[in-house]
Amino acid sequence: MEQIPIIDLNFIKDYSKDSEEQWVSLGYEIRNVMGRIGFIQLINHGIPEDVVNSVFELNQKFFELPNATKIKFTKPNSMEMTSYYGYTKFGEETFGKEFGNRESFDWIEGHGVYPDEELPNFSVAIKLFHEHCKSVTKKLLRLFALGLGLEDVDFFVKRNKHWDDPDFTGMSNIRLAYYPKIQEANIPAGAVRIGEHTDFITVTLLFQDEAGGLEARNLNGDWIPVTPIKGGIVVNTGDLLEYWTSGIFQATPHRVVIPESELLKAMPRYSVVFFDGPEINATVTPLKISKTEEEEERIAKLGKTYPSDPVNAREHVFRKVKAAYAK
Ligand SMILES: O=C(O)CCC(=O)C(=O)O
Ligand SMILES: [Fe+2]
Repeated sequence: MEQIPIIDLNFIKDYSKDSEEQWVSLGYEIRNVMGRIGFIQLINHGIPEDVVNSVFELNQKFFELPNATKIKFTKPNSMEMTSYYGYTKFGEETFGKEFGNRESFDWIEGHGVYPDEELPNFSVAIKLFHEHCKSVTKKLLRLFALGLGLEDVDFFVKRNKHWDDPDFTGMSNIRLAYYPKIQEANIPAGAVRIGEHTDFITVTLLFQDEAGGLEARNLNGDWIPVTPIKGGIVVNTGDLLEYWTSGIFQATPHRVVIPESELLKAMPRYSVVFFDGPEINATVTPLKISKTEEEEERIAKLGKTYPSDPVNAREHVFRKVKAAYAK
């Protein structure tokens, strides 16, 4: 069975001090994997375990709150990036054959009202986690730039203007997702916890618990399990980056299926996801990067073609958001 490649960031700490060679060779490796599978598992990424655990605790506690309380935090408007925060109830956002087994809660820096009264420490813990996610993402964005041979190692980092300037609004958000335990009687045939989809923006950091069920579709159309690694982060790339790189980085379809084991079915599943993207008004112009022969072949086999026109980041992403909420 094909495995999702593991990428070790042990020697990737500080670009200005580390060996340039290490960064460049890892950058090439990531470029290759992201074009073939679009998923990696990161280890030795430097985010302390307790920082991640405290966000998982909030995840659990938030969804245990009474409905009347959760509803107070309902997402004000899913169609606007600046109000893409808050609670999404069962069945409101769906991909494919879902049966209303997931609730989620989104957080964006500088926007929204959060349950600090009900869950003291909520904002503090999420902000700390966010800082760590940003620093891992910054490393990844530099590795992407190096792998693509861009002259400016900070090419993608600089498009995240909202990271350093509060006058800009970003697309980055943190999502807490909860999938209740499965009650056999309620499952329609072929149903999944989250249906097949690709992520919308640039790069996703996904923290999953032990429940399993996450799968990525490889180029042959086979579903590959993304088996939980304790302390690891699943990383995948999204549609906007695929557009930006004309397919050198692929946005790989993925889903979460219902576990077969009775033991796992009886357990809820929690995940915490950080989606990164540029500031909302960034213009994304496909980069002119020569592809390797292998990349050309791969893309041709997929039957994909890519336009060379610039797109507005927000418009590109919101086409997909609309589709997910419109059903
Ligand atoms: O919960 C998961 O593991 C997957 C979530 C996901 O793919 C998403 O929210 O885009
Ligand atoms: Fe996803």
